[in-house]
Amino acid sequence: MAELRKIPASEVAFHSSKKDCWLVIDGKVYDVTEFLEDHPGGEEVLVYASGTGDATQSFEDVGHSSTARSMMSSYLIGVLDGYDADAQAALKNKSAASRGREASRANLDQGWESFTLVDFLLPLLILAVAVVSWYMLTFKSPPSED
Ligand code: HEM
Repeated sequence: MAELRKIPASEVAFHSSKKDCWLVIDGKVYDVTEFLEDHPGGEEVLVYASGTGDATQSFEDVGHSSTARSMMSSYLIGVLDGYDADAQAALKNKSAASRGREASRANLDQGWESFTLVDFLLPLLILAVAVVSWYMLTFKSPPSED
């Protein structure tokens, strides 16, 4: 396969309209102008994502199918100049890890919020019933037969 053209971000920035729309996804540059009308998610989102300079996150957030991913190669026109795939992967892993931490912290907070009075009283009630039963059985023995 021929080496892909290296396209500077400044050039990509010129192509973010309905008549001329390029997208950067994972450091690759796609010319989706012809695809705008056919995109199942609508053309507006593509033009908007194009204007942000990097559509990777929005593309991934949608959870595109493998069919969508295999379509991409027909629109590939080059790679983003200066794109560091390793640095981006590290960044992605880092943010995924911190998102995980945030989520578990949120769960913890939510756990405390949903702790109601019943959660306190029920164990106390069970303990009280147990103590009273033990007391009755131990000290209040039934009257003897004789
Ligand atoms: C070359 C790039 C892209 C291609 C080839 C593509 C292709 C597709 C395809 C085939 C679908 C139908 C559902 C599926 O098969 O997953 C779809 C849906 C969609 N896409 Fe894209 N897409 C691209 C980029 C983007 C970007 C950058 C965004 C976000 C800004 C986006 C947003 C959406 C949305 C919102 C849907 C609708 C999802 C739904 O209603 O279930 N797409 N796309």
